[in-house]
Amino acid sequence: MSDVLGNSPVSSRDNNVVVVFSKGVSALLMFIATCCFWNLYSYFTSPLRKYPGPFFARWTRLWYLYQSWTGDSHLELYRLHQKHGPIVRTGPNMIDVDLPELMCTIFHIRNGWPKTEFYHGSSALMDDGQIVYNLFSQTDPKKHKKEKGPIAKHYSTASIADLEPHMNTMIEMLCSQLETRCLGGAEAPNEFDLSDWILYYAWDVIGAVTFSEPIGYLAKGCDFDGTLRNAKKAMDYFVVVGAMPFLDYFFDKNPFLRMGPPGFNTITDICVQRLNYRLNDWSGGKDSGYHDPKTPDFLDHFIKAMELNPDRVTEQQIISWLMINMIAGADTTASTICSAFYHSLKNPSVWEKLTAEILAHNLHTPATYKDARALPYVDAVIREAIRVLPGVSMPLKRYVPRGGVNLRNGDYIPGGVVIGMNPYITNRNPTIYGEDPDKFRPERWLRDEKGDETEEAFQSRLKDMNKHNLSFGGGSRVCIGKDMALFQVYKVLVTLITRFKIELVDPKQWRVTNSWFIRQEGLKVRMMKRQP
Ligand code: HEM
Repeated sequence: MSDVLGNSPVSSRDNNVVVVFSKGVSALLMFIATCCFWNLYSYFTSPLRKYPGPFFARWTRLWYLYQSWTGDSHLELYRLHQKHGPIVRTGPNMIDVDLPELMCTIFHIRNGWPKTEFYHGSSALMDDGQIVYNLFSQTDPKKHKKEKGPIAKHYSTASIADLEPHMNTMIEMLCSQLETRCLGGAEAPNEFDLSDWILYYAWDVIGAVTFSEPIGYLAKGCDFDGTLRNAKKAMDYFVVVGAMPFLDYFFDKNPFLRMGPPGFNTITDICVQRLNYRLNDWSGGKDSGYHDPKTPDFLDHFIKAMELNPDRVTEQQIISWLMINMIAGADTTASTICSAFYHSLKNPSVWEKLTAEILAHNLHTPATYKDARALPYVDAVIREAIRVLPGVSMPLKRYVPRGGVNLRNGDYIPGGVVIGMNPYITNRNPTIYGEDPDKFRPERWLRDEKGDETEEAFQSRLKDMNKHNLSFGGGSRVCIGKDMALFQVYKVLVTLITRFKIELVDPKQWRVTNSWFIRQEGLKVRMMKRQP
């Protein structure tokens, strides 16, 4: 009730509200003050304080998160390295380094430094509310070894050679689809985006070698089940939450309200279905595709691994292996093939030499890997395409182990600091790759005969370039699918050039997005069948 002056008497309930409110405000102010103090304290005492880098990166990982989101993070990082030198501060507890001498230590074959939680977000499987880490995202070295052990040999050059018939079937299908859907006559040649078809090819090859069944993108000529679109979204998500891994628990792995990317449901379904068919009744006609037990695929190998190691290999482990083949193997390979086509087409003298070498050999197509690999200029073009635009162009992040590390310049970096090395940056180190690292110049992989380079000097230069090439990672965490990727790249490049005349329509339409993997779009070409 109001008093005579119209003022409301203040009730004890109102009093309580005021007290609670002011306590809340004080707590909030205390919290903010503590954060500010902690930030200032960390800033001034950080062992990374002396390293240059963007102002915001010193204070918060949000700077890195934002860069990851832009799709151009490799360009920004390269700009920063050119401005500041080999060590750039990219986060409160993180530096990015371009120090070739440190590569073998970080990516050591036995004592490689541990991966950070950055990789955890890329785990697409959940079991009983628990994240199932895969071969790529597993950060515990012991568990990683246990997971890799039973299958590593199936990714060796010799084992991949056994899978060539699967790849040949897909190359034939790619060529016949290009002929019927994309090629115009001599008078009115069609323009189309070759990067779409390369992506369909790469995903179908992975399906073919993994369970003898392409997913169907080549046959249908489109992303008919939305997996490729979803994969793009998932990769965009993985790379952003990787900057602040706890966000993944809030968005994707949130058991109450999932707000993450669409996920790989179609891929998971295919993997589960294929495994069930094969385990339960593979001779009863349920196993579709062209599976022939005489030409084993990865699924055959994985099931065998389970039979040999029943205590170590579960069905869930097989699903995880199958999925990592699909998720890690297709986009990266497609990107490398596109890079080889784009960069050589854009440089007419390179394209001329490449075509001349391939046509001079008049190879039977689909070209065998052995034949394609033996062509020196083809080899140089592919190495250079991988160098200038590696399929993974984000920093490979590792923790400095306990005890820290002494750098060659005398600096000491304590244990627990995150060090990133980005293949896009390290592949441009002029002390390793020459003074023109931004230029697409396949000749750098060949002996400079005009310049009187001796064979011995060339071999030493080549060894140095290969030793410091991080495009497939290194040491115990080196890419398990490297050979599989290379088989596909060499075979398809040589086969397409043997069968078709190809012209780049407009280089300006080519776009690169740095997601978890490098994505290329807009490789607009005209193609015509070569006369037999
Ligand atoms: C040109 C194509 C490819 C590129 C550029 C590429 C690049 C890489 C890189 C840089 C890493 C190391 C990541 C790190 O240490 O942080 C890696 C690891 C890995 N890659 Fe690839 N990759 C390619 C193709 C493939 C294929 C075809 C597969 C599967 C069939 C595959 C499966 C994997 C797996 C499972 C790992 C983790 C290996 C481990 O930690 O033991 N990759 N890849």
